Amino acid sequence: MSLTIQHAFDVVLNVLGLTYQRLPGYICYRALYRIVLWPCLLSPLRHLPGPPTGNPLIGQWRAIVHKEAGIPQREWVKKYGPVVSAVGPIGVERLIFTKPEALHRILVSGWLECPRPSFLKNILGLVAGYGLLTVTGNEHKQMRKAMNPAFSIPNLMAQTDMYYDSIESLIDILRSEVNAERDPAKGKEILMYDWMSKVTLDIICETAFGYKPDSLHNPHNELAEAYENLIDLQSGPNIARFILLVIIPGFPYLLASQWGYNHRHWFEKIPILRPAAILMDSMHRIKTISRQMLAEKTADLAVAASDTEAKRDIMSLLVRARTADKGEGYQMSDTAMMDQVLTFLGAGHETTASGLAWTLWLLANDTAAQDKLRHEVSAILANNPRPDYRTLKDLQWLDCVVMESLRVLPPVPMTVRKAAENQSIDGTFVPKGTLLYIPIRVVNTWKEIWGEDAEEFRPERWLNLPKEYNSTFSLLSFIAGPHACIGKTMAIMEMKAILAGIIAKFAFEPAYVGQVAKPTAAITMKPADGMPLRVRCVAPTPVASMAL
Ligand code: HEM
Repeated sequence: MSLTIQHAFDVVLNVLGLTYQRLPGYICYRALYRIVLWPCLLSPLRHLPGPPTGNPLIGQWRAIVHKEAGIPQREWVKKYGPVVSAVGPIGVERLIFTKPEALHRILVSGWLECPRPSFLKNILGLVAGYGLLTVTGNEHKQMRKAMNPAFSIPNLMAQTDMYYDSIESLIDILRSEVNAERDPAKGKEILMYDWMSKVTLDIICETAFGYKPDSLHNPHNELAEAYENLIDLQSGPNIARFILLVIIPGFPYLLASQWGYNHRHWFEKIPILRPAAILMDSMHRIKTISRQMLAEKTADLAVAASDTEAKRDIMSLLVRARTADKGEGYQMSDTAMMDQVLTFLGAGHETTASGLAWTLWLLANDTAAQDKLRHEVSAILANNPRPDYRTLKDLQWLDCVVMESLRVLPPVPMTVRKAAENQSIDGTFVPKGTLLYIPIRVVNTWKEIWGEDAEEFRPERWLNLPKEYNSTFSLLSFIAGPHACIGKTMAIMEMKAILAGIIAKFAFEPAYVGQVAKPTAAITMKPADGMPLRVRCVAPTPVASMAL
């Protein structure tokens, strides 16, 4: 074994034209070149405006990971303009483009030359499955084509009713929490993110797989628990350790392998590798459940007598489409189908929960907007407690509130791409290997588009959009182009149904004087403190006042 490694090493040295004696010098030279010579003296990007490199080993890393997600980048754009160059750890350059022309090139016309970088694909693959979020090019086109019908408007319309059992359970739980207080009129401080996370998990499981974890009543449900552990890896001190692990070449494959799972107890013994053991255990549990779900869907298909009897959840639709296709078109394998379970959970659950928690926070701080929303939704819910897709879509103020919340506090504040080759982006030469920020929060609150009050929550702006507004590139919360969020309409509808239900029954206020929002700096931006809010039950609005 050691002879083979020695031999492989000799071959590598030979290819590099090196000897053992020259190896340390070569490593020093490469490090010096990467960290100092290239970014400071040679790179064509060194003349672009941007923050100073600072410590050459870590560059702007501290600002990027320790400050609120998207905020350092917003400050740079304010200071240096619409194209910013910033150096990260070990001299890796990253560019920020904010103009629609540049974003069109990166996300739409040149999407194949600007793929997701492999470290992002590795993180996403491990926590959100090797599905749509990790594939590119032709494989992505085929997979997306196979999945699009499941996210079509007719299917979403048919699914809306599936939200309401969970929403009604949530309302009952919140009401009993408040009523259990000695003085219910004063309300109760409740961690709203936690409840938003449970209700969205129950809804995504039901709409995506027809599975009912009922995490609202049963926090120890196996899937809910396994997934919770996976999420914890992406926040707090774990995120840095997690990134360090996935950038080690070959490590993501080890983590995803059966061998890794069988030997996970080795990893538990070493503190730095402990997140790897948790990850392998959670993934194994989720995979076991998804295998059972797939087997059930396939069996259901054999017994469903008619189309109307057939299940409407996304996985059932995918299984039916695969069978109907009779092997003529693109066939999603069983493994790919199981990976979608993790993708829907990873991409569709925490994002929607964070979007809802931020909306409640913004409404808690804007009583007028909250009262207006309660007035609008109560009038509808009084006659129809389970509004359908069209009714929810037509609620104008609800739409303004949701869009404005997704604009100022986007659940995904930033994503990244990598220049796969030398190219020109909106007149700027971008060398191969440069990281490209997709600055979602920066663009969403850019004063050049949204005006001087761009950073403020003002739902009424959606009634009269600024003339600079571009429907594709001014609100990037779901990004744009072939990789744009496939679940956008589903997420918006789900947020609307949940908000309408709870705003009609409860009033929300900050939990204490001086409370500030505490967004995490992770892949998704969720409230680090679980979003405590004071919740009070509201009396039903008299029918006469609704008619006004
Ligand atoms: C408020 C809620 C949501 C937000 C803010 C959001 C945001 C995003 C963003 C920014 C991306 C692009 C990521 C990147 O390319 O780096 C994305 C992709 C994706 N999202 Fe969402 N998402 C939400 C809800 C959902 C839901 C409910 C689902 C599915 C059930 C979903 C499924 C996906 C998938 C599969 C992709 C990958 C698309 C592709 O590459 O073709 N998302 N989402």
